[in-house]
Amino acid sequence: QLDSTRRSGMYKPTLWDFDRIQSLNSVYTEEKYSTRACDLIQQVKKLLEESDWFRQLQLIDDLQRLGLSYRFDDEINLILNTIYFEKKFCEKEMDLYSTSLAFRLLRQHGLKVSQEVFDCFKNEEGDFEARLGDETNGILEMCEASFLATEGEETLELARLFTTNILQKKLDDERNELLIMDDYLRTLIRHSLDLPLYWRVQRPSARWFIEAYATRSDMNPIMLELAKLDFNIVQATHQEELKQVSRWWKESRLAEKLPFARDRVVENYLWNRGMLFPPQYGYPRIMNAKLFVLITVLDDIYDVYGTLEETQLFTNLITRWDVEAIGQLPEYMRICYMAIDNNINELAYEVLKQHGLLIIQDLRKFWADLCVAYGKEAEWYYTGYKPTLEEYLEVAWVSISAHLILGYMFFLTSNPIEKEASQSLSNYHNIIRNSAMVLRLADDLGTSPYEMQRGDVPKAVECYMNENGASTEEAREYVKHLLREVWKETNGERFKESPFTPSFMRICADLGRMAQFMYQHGDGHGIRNLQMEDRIQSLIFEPIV
Ligand SMILES: CC1(C)[C@@H]2CC[C@@]1(C)[C@@H](OP(=O)([O-])OP(=O)([O-])[O-])C2
Ligand SMILES: [Mg+2]
Ligand SMILES: [Mg+2]
Ligand SMILES: [Mg+2]
Ligand SMILES: [Mg+2]
Ligand SMILES: [Mg+2]
Repeated sequence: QLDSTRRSGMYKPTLWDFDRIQSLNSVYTEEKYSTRACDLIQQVKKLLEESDWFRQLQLIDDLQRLGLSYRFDDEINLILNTIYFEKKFCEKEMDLYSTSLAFRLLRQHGLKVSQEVFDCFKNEEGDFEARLGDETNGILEMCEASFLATEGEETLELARLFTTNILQKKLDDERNELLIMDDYLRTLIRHSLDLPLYWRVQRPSARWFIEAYATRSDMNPIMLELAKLDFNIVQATHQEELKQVSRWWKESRLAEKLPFARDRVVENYLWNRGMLFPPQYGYPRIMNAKLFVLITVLDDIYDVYGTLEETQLFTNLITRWDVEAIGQLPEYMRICYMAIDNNINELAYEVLKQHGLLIIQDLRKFWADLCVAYGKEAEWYYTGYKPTLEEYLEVAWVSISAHLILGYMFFLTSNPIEKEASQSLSNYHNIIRNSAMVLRLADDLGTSPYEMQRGDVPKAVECYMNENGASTEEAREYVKHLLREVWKETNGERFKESPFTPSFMRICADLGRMAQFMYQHGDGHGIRNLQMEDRIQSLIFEPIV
């Protein structure tokens, strides 16, 4: 029987129970909707072909914001490469808006446009001309572009500071009625200051943008209809997948056996829907949602319920993978261990069947490394040791479980599975570590207030405070600075030779983006908040009308 004298996560029960999830059904699974969507896609392709190169850039920007760009990968690829290699946008004297838009879209696509394209907007002292502040669209676009910076690109760092100040001032002036802006522009500015476009996962933001796009005078009705239709068709697919994960979760009886753990099957599915949304990736999303559920439970065993002795026993067993020793584990740990072992075998079986590769040892290593990191944190907590920020991050980039999440995603989405890439994966290549660091820092910003309340190891914010005698606000600002620096490293990796495919590199970046989405308003996963509930309702449960 579970021991009530132990810590509790004070987690509320799940908001969406089994019956609510199983009752989901959507008309958008019907054939006529995907037929209409195909017809609209053809019309948009024609529109792209007929437009001049700058109009094409604007259409690509809108398609991305509408969450539709994945339907036009080939067309967008051809357009952006043509513009880049034919140096189209160096042809004419371009204004700030055009330069910034081209810069962002080409860099996002892995085409390294030099930051010097912004030099023509500087004065003799090397600062940006103050008069630029009147071009609100240009300033906003330049702000978005500045987040494509790689390490050491001072002009882009200058651009970020220059534009952020101007945009913040415009919002303040508006509040003091010194300035009137239209709703659409004001909302774009607020979104950009909240979380830059480049750091947002495309799909969740699309729902909001579709409604905003509908109000625009230059809105294209074909693109609007397609955006709504595609959103609803894909949502219908995702609802079916969520029902499968929910059935698995109920049959596992883990929520009942381990009631101290977070019961968050919808949120765990949402993480994967954001990371990988094209409809054809159903099996990877389902497998990884199960993984997230197991990680969440195991994390709560180490962070909340397990004693130091019990967690050390579990870590030793997992590192040896000694199935016979399972009898030594307390009852509540046995079922968790078996669930993990089954999950590993399910994925390893799938990969053996599909690719003839045996990956059990790879997967066990990911889990073992996670438990060693969890064990270190538990030891620090129980001994009261306060790690320096550096000591903490060296362990916590592993304990956030990104290497395991991306390890599964690699084996689930790579075809073929390249030997060299598998090796880089197991050695935790920089793009794995960078994605893990974004996830860790965003998670700590979002969850550490609650974690400290119930008792947990000091997190990034607390480590910085302990080490520097800093206030919470200063520590949070420093962690946000670290986040920006990690993104610059991630951006740099995009332009280097990599053993991984661009689509896997994007999944790695999107894991970090999902963290910034989930924790944008505090802990959207464990404690939950109204914003996250609304977001889940609109993303998963309600079609766009
Ligand atoms: C999916 C996850 C990112 C992983 C398991 C649940 C999470 C939301 C997070 O939970 P948290 O308790 O905040 O992790 P940590 O701070 O204990 O490492 C760690
Ligand atoms: Mg529970
Ligand atoms: Mg935790
Ligand atoms: Mg933890
Ligand atoms: Mg946390
Ligand atoms: Mg580094």
